[in-house]
Amino acid sequence: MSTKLKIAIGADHAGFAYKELLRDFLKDFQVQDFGTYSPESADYPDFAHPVASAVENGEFAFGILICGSANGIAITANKHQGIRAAICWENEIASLVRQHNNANIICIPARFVSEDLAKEMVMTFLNKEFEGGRHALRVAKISC
Ligand SMILES: O=C(CO)[C@H](O)[C@H](O)[C@H](O)COP(=O)(O)O
Repeated sequence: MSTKLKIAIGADHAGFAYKELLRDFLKDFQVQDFGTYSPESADYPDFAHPVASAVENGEFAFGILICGSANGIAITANKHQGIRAAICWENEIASLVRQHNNANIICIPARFVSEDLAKEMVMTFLNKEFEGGRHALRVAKISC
């Protein structure tokens, strides 16, 4: 049995190329690809819901979702009770969404960040820890 951290990844057509890149980049993790599987036009909820469900039910530790602006996937994923999906466009944001928000899905806007920045943000997201304390009280207030 693998002890590698399990990551669920998904994207629409706008994020397809970045998904392929990131999936291959994350060799030290157990990554499951939830599609899309081609650059043909596709609807982001068809990939954001399965990735969010897979994280919500505990099968995967974290999710990575990618679309053009990251808004469609983030809006969709955040419909799930146990999900805190965060749009990241700078490396420090990727750090803060783990440390302060305990985000469990990183949402990447492929049309607005470089491939290198996407890789850097994913590694930051996966390596930072939630700080708890005052942030835990705030995160607990999110659910309604
Ligand atoms: O859903 C989005 C915006 O909230 C994503 O950015 C999509 O990738 C984008 O809308 C896709 O646009 P396209 O014109 O169909 O390529």
